[in-house]
Amino acid sequence: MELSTAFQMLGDDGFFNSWWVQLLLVILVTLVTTRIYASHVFSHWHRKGLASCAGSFPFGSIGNFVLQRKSISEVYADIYRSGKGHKLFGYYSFFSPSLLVRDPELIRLVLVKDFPHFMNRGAYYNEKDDPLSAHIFSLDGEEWKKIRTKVSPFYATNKMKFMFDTIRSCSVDLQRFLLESSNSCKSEFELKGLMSKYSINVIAQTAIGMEGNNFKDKNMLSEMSFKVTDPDDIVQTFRFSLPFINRNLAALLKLRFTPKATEDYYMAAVRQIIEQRKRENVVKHDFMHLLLQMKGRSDTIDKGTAGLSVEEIAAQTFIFILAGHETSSSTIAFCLHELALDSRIQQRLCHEIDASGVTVENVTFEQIQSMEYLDAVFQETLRKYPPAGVLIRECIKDYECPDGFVIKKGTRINVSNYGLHRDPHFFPNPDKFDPGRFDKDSPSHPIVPFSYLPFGEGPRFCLGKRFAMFTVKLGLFAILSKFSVESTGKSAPTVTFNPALFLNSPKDGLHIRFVPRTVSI
Ligand code: HEM
Repeated sequence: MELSTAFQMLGDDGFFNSWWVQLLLVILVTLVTTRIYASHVFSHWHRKGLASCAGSFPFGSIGNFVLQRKSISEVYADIYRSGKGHKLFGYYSFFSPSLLVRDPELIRLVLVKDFPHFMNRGAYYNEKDDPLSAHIFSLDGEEWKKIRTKVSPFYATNKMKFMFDTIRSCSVDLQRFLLESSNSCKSEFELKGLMSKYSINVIAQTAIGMEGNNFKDKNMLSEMSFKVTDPDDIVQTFRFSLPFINRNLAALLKLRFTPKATEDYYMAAVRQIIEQRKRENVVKHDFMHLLLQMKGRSDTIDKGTAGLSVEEIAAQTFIFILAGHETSSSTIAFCLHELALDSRIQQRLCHEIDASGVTVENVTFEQIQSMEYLDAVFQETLRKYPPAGVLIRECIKDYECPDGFVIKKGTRINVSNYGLHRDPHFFPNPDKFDPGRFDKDSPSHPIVPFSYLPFGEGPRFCLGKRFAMFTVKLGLFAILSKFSVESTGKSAPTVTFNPALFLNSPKDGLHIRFVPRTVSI
């Protein structure tokens, strides 16, 4: 019997008319088309002659992050490791062919020398419906330039000296809280939670002049910040991360970065602060004041002129809180965890603090800056645990690499600073916490330029670098001048990052015991 006759017979019996056969056919056709499309997309770099890691439907090469099996830093470090031997390595972010720059010299070109080709982060933001998403970290092109130029003076040395007093007074509060706790026999703490309270104190005062977290009560700003990054809220985790991972998909889904309730709370708080400062002619030396001065004390939305709109002020102070709070608190937590594991390093640091001959109440900007071992410990903490473990850029005009390969406009570019920091080629014995790597006089090994990037590099490097440095160093000074730290045995020596968070944070917390020290100062 001929095939056509067989089909005809089946058709006559109503075989193709039955709903389940039609459904089966639709599924079959969809599967085959998807497979053909996926194998076309995921062979993009092979067709371009570039080595790449495999992509699979539907998450490309970053499935372990999307499925919350690994943190984003670890996923990019895995891609970095699979690209060993290649300067530029392809991967897939969902269906988008993207690139990881592995070679320090090429990283320099991308981040610094040829920055105009890679000025954007290519993140999704929606100024109109989600105003708090339009912050400096995500803004592109001229919008970014305008804000960066305006807010940069706030981070200048003369401003930092003023900020120093505010940060120091928060570190005095932290020390007082620990002393009081110790007097009432409470010596064990979960570090990330405790340090979040300290860092939110610092940020709340310096960003918007809000005072008064006594380390015991809930802090509204901290709650608000937590809601944006809540690791137990899978939907919010996705909303927070996707805009940085795949702009097109985030735009298609019209994702909100900020939960609506958080936006309403924060916008109302900012309006209230602005009105109160105008009404009572309040002058505070905080970030809000600087932005208000730019605004020219007008309520009009004056885009394109010298001023900033209320929404812009809210967005820029909001990222100050988000970017500053999580990163600094994790850094102190990671550092104390390492110090508790290595008494030799801890003793040397305590010795340097004691030798300064001053208490935290009167330590000066210059004294903190001159403490070399404190600096080495700070740098090594950021080497082993960079809070932001992947740098993000977008190619905005075609770029020819030194070897002739052309990166096309619109391609997403990443640098895995976490991968570099844990690469034994650049940092021998990378899992060892060794501040000697950053010893000013005789480092244990040379640091290859652009292999160490905890704050990024180039015109888009971290604006809060020095601010973070003083927050962390003063926090450590306040603690270690009165306490030594011991492991409680509750936390494993090897830290696991929380896979639900975009920034590196310890998964199950880090538990530490604070033991009072007898010092003569
Ligand atoms: C230990 C603490 C911190 C670390 C490790 C850190 C790290 C980073 C990194 C890696 C970037 C991306 C840089 C790049 O792409 O080249 C960044 C950007 C940024 N950081 Fe930080 N940061 C920290 C603290 C802070 C603080 C305290 C603030 C604010 C007070 C802050 C504000 C910002 C801003 C505004 C940007 C975006 C800059 C731009 O796109 O122009 N950061 N940070």
